[in-house]
Amino acid sequence: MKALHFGAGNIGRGFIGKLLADAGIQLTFADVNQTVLDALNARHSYQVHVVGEQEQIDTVSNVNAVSSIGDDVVTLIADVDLVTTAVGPVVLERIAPAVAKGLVLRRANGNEKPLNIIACENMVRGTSQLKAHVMKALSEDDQAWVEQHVGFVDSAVDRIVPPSESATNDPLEVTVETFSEWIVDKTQFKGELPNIPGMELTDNLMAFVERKLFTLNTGHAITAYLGQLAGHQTIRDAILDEKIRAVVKGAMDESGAVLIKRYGFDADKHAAYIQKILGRFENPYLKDDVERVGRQPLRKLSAGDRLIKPLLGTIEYGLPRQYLIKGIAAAMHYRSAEDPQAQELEKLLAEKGPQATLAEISGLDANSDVVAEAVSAYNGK
Ligand SMILES: NC(=O)c1ccc[n+]([C@@H]2O[C@H](COP(=O)([O-])OP(=O)(O)OC[C@H]3O[C@@H](n4cnc5c(N)ncnc54)[C@H](O)[C@@H]3O)[C@@H](O)[C@H]2O)c1
Ligand SMILES: O=P(O)(O)OC[C@@H](O)[C@@H](O)[C@H](O)[C@H](O)CO
Repeated sequence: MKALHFGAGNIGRGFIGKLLADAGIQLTFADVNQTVLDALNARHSYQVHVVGEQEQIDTVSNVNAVSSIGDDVVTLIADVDLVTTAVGPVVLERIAPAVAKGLVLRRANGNEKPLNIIACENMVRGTSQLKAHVMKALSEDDQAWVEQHVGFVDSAVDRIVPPSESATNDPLEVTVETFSEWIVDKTQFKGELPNIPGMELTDNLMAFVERKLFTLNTGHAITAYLGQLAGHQTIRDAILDEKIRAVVKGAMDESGAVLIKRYGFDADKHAAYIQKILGRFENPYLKDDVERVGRQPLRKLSAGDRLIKPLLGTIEYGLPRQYLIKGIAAAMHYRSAEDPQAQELEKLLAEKGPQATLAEISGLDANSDVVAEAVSAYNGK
């Protein structure tokens, strides 16, 4: 079996790529980071530090790399059995043209073997969104061929993987928590279902996607934003701050009440799921900066993401929302000179004020109670 993975970054090397290589799949990474590409092609292996009570160092071997820009990646898409991505939601649209070209070449070569594509991004149905971008770049005739031969498989991916602080400045070394979960929608595959240890198949993906995104990522983001406001550098320091923990736990409980209503989750099991996640945020073996977790605030304040989507659920079901409101207000205070979306947020706030800014980013009604509540919290009232 051959696979191409877009995005040889933290989760790409630390989780998805590792699972594929460990399963004996012939794996090629595609990236735009030439330092990473050169190191992968020089060594064809890298180390994954799995940290926890017992540190474990795993070696991932027999991997190659190509530039995501150029013909190599197109040629590979025409040939491999599986394509995965971990590039970031905003990048999916940028790789779509290469995927489309690869599918056209695959058809022209007469390759009728099934191909499955799985985006492993923190978004709801990321692969379906990638599919839409790819289809836009294809003729109707090629679209029909792709519908018949290519599966676009949505997934939920969970492992906390911060940038590694390699003592040897190894650009490939990656440090990961012990916990990992990769759940994919088995109803969307073409051909036989793959047997990859660590890949869980489900016919109920949305429940798993929303449980993860709107519990872990909701709490993570609020921890980061409140952490920055309180002057904490790391997620661990922030979640150990009792005032922050109270708001984070409250918001996860509020989002959890929506999930329990929507999917019928067992309340006690979900409470335990929340507690386990809070323990993961405390992980003393991981150094995870608030800037990584708070990155791209416009994405995280958008309608379908981890702050606004749970808030919309509280409105839909008439449930409490005070802590989610505090988290949204904290997100609006997020600042980072290195993050273009944080700079855009700051510019919008300066030009339009918090009410119009939040309405524009989130899609909420500017004159709604929730926007008024968030603006009041933003203004510190
Ligand atoms: N790190 C985590 O803890 C974690 C966990 C679960 C899910 N995720 C999700 O995984 C995705 C990647 O996150 P990450 O933390 O690994 O980010 P990252 O920045 O470490 O990795 C992204 C990689 O994509 C590469 N890239 C950028 N543009 C590209 C292109 N056009 N073609 C190919 N590669 C390109 C970058 O060079 C980088 O190596 C995001 O959607 C994120 O939300 C991350
Ligand atoms: O990757 P983002 O920017 O969507 O979110 C930052 C973190 O919350 C995220 O990367 C988590 O570490 C990950 O989702 C854990 O599974």
